[in-house]
Amino acid sequence: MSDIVNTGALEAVGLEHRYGSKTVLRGLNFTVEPGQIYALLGGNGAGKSTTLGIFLGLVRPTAGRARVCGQEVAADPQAARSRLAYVPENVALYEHLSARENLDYFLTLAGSEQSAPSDIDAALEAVGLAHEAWGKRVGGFSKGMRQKVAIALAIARRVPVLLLDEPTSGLDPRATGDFNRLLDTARSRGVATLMVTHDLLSAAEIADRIGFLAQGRLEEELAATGEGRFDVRALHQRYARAGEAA
Ligand SMILES: Nc1ncnc2c1ncn2[C@@H]1O[C@H](COP(=O)(O)OP(=O)(O)OP(=O)(O)O)[C@@H](O)[C@H]1O
Repeated sequence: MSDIVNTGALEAVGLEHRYGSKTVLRGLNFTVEPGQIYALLGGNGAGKSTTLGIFLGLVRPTAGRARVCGQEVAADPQAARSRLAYVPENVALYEHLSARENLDYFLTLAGSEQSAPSDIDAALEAVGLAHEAWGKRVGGFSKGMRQKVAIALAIARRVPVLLLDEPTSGLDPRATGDFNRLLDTARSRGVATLMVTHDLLSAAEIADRIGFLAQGRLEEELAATGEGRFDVRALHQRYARAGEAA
């Protein structure tokens, strides 16, 4: 197919976006490779949600291209969406169904072949949801448990790309640590993750690259280095400047 090109799992190429006369993205470029976690940081109104919306095919860019596994999103949003899982800030599940039943239901909706119960259990095991919760209604689940169900769905669908919107907001440090371990599991399976966040500490702990978005452009991109990963103090100073600029 002519729309498919060989690139990273997620690619923004010269993305521009205007809402009416307001320019929000001004030539945004970045790539997320398979097995990489990319954290996109920026102050309020920097254009992070707009960027996610473009990758989800909900916002059509004014110029430039967004690609998911080489598929240009605007050319075929459904084909692009079939390759990714989106985890919003608050995961919506069927409250009266159990974790297992939710997975079964969403897998059927996603058009997966008849999903074997063993695949569902393997996905729940992979994300570390406590066994006693598998058969319980999700109505009483915490935000962290809901995220585990959402990531289990991504694992069971075997999608190569994860898009996360503010995944750790409202999580306590322990749940944030659990969530980061989840992302690490997905990374070790080769999943490419783009996470939009204000949580600098969490990004510094788990991301391979951090991009600072300000005034619609990527002002700076930092790569993790070995064990220390990122200099958190320098990141804080950098982030404060991005906040000022936004
Ligand atoms: N549908 C829309 N119509 C008009 N303007 C919009 C629309 N959606 C977003 N904007 C504006 O575009 C700019 C970027 O918004 P966006 O939600 O992408 O930023 P963000 O980085 O996600 O911000 P936050 O951290 O506050 O969620 C903001 O000034 C916002 O007011």
